[in-house]
Amino acid sequence: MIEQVDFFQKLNNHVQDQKAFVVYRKPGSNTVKSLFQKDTVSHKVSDLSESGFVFAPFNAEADSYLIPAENSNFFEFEYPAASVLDDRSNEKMSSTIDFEFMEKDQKIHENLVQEGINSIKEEKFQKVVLSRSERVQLYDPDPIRILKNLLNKYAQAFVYLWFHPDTGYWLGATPETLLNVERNRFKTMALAGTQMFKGNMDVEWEPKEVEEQKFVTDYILESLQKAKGVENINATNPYSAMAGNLLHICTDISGRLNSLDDLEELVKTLHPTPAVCGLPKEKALQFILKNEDYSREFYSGYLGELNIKSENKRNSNRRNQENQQFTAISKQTDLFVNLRCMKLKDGNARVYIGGGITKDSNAADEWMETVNKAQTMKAVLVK
Ligand SMILES: C=C(O[C@H]1C=CC=C(C(=O)O)[C@@H]1O)C(=O)O
Repeated sequence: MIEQVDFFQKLNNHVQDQKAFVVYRKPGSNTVKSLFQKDTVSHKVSDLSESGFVFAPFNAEADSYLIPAENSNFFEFEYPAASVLDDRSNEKMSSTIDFEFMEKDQKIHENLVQEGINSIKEEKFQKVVLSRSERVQLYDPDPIRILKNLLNKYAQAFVYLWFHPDTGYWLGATPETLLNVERNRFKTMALAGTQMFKGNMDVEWEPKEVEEQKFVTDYILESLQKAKGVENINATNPYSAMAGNLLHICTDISGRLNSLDDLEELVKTLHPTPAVCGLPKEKALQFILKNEDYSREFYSGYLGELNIKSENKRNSNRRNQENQQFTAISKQTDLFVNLRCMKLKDGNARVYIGGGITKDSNAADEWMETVNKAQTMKAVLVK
């Protein structure tokens, strides 16, 4: 642990050197962690057996970047997460949405969504997630200031600032876990459905959204059952999960992974998730690649700790050896889907937003949903 002021001093110096780094805080944690790459080499992931912090794009064919553990300095410091109550200030955000009329963008997005609905009605696939990006002019483009705003505002999200000379600056506050692996246990989640958070977690969900989230859960469970080295799969009941100014329906899924050799296959099974791609995966993916008129790049990709060594102090259970402790060293993987994110470029932020389309979707409502989701990022860009 180091002092917060010392950390930001080190970060400022590292930024001057234009070397890769990442600063992040896991959901609900008070500790901000970071990796500062020591060299200027561009490291790529080959088979997920590497150790470090991974930053992967939506398109699984494109390069995934790595800040390698063995080539980095690790720093961490205490940065207490804002209380859940603070997240309630987001309630006000709905009334402060800037309805500058982006009529052209609205038309393009509604046409895209309508194409998606038509294809679903023609039974080409069941669900597709369609997205767009929006440029926001920054009054102050300092990525460290934006990171601090994200850390203050989003206690329950995975908050990060990533920099790599090849990708530039990316920031985000995502609610979606792709995969957590500790020893031989893994966790993932099925996320779908969106409504504005209005200060109450005990909300009603429309049957359309309950049904959509159930499809997502069933699909993930089915895919996991077919995956190599995966056993003992369990799922919780669905519950409402808060994500900034929004609520989603979430089911936690867990299981046993027999060997870390099967990690790559498990990630391939899960990415891209039905929360960012659709069902069935391959058909929805082809529709997205053909019809979205921009490149998602790292939006709806994944990022996080890959095979990072962690020390667990545990009490020995053996009789007559009370209070004896031993330290177990294991590898930890904690990956998140890159949602509610933005890229900084030339004094602007490009904010990325999307939504799940099913046969019952309405194009105008889907446009409004992306407007609401964009607020998660825009709220940290204002003075
Ligand atoms: C694709 C996004 O959100 C996903 C995650 C949760 C709920 C979603 C929805 O209700 O459509 C989306 O699937 C995004 O924020 O860009």
